[in-house]
Amino acid sequence: MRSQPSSSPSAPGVQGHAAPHWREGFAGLGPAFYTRLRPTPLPSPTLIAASEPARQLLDWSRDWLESPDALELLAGNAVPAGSEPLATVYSGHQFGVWAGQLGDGRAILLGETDSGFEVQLKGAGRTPYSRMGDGRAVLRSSIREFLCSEAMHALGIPTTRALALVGSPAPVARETVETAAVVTRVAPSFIRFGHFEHFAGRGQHEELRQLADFVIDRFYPGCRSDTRFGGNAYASLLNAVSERTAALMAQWQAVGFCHGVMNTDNMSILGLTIDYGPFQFLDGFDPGHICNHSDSQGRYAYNAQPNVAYWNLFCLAQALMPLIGEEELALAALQSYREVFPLRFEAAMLAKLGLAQPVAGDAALLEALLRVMAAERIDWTIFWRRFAHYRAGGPADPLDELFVDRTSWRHWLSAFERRPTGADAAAAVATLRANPRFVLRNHLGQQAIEAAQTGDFSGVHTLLGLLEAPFDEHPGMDAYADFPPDWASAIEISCSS
Ligand SMILES: Nc1ncnc2c1ncn2[C@@H]1O[C@H](COP(=O)(O)OP(=O)(O)OP(=O)(O)O)[C@@H](O)[C@H]1O
Ligand SMILES: [Mg+2]
Repeated sequence: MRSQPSSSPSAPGVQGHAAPHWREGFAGLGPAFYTRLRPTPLPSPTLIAASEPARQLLDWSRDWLESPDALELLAGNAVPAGSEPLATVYSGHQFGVWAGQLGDGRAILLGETDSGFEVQLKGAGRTPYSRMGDGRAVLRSSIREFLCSEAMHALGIPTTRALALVGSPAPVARETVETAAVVTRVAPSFIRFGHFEHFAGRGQHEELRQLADFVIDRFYPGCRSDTRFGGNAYASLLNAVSERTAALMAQWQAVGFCHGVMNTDNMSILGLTIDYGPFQFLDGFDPGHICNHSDSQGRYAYNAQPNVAYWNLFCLAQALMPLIGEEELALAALQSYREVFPLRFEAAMLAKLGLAQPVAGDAALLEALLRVMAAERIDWTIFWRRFAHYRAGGPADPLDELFVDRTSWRHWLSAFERRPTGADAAAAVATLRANPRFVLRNHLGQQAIEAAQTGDFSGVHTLLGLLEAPFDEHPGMDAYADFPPDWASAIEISCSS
């Protein structure tokens, strides 16, 4: 039954006042997929930051976004007219182990707007899926999620987006008492592998089919006419998700992004980066780097991510088996991951090297570079940015200076210089667009967080400005593109958020 929300602030619109239309979207799947509920009010909210590109995506007016009505909505204190908020149910494998039912324990979906995007409040209070949790998110982790969502988008990496960050003095207990915040997330869909695992795990095959049909019809319509896989649309879906996931992993690896909690409930069915918890951009290049302090076994280490993604896709395949039917079809659909990931990774790395056309020997050349870099834990982002300047016609000295063992490095550079690059002049200049100057390093986030915890949000705003244009030089902002300070390696980011 459709209930009427009890309070309706003047609604956002292109002109500032026209009410947006909320489409049925995910809610049309029916009550087996979610629980309707309102967000828990957040006392004394403040709008800390908003993303202009995300606002444009929704086509909501800027005036409205800065209005008191908007703040009430973004804080979860009022529900907009036409929205019927809900929390979805999903399950998943956490750290390789079946965890059973999870669900949106602290994220509440306001609905899908006319722009085709879902709007979700993360940290908006308890839901039937909160288990032992308080339904809240702390300011610290919310700043990281807000900034990194928009940073990843600007880097050209598929991701859920963040429209706004709202803070509150409300206390939230973690290792210490912190304060609450809500991030307004935006995505075409927040459906995860875990949504499929949920219905498969319970033998609810009708709901499983309904969900798969919804995802195909909305996001992968080509699966209906795909003649590969014996015309099986569900195998085609698995194939399409495998390809998108492979492309995402290639981008993560190339930019040096470690997710930290690649549980199947944190894997988007659209191949988006989702759930910014203990993530980290590599500082010094350590292939086995573990960014999540809670990940004692290194299951989600940097160099493990591509294989973990395949493992997760295998879980998705198992969940889809009642629909796919034949095991060979599922295996054939998954196979594309093994083909697409290496191709996309090589292409991404060639772009970083400023090379348009692969030639024989490139894979070995790349491997040799990564070995030289790993041996000295060379800073990932700084190396690549300096390399981009070198490829755009600059001197090699700034690169040389990064290495103590210059013999190995020089040996590699000579090999690179011997490689034919004649037709790659344009690619060389484009290298500066393939190697960002600014990424959200842990210590940068930490500095902004510590200031924000004293009420100074300027660091958040400065970082947002840089990360929204990470390939630009931003003269005068060198400190944000510099090596991490010594204390950065002591920052411990865990699942606590
Ligand atoms: N403070 C909390 N209160 C209630 N539930 C929580 C809380 N923290 C995490 N959970 C729930 O625990 C499960 C795993 O949490 P995880 O850290 O992967 O997700 P999350 O950061 O809460 O959200 P998302 O994946 O939507 O970004 C999810 O079901 C999540 O909703
Ligand atoms: Mg999660």
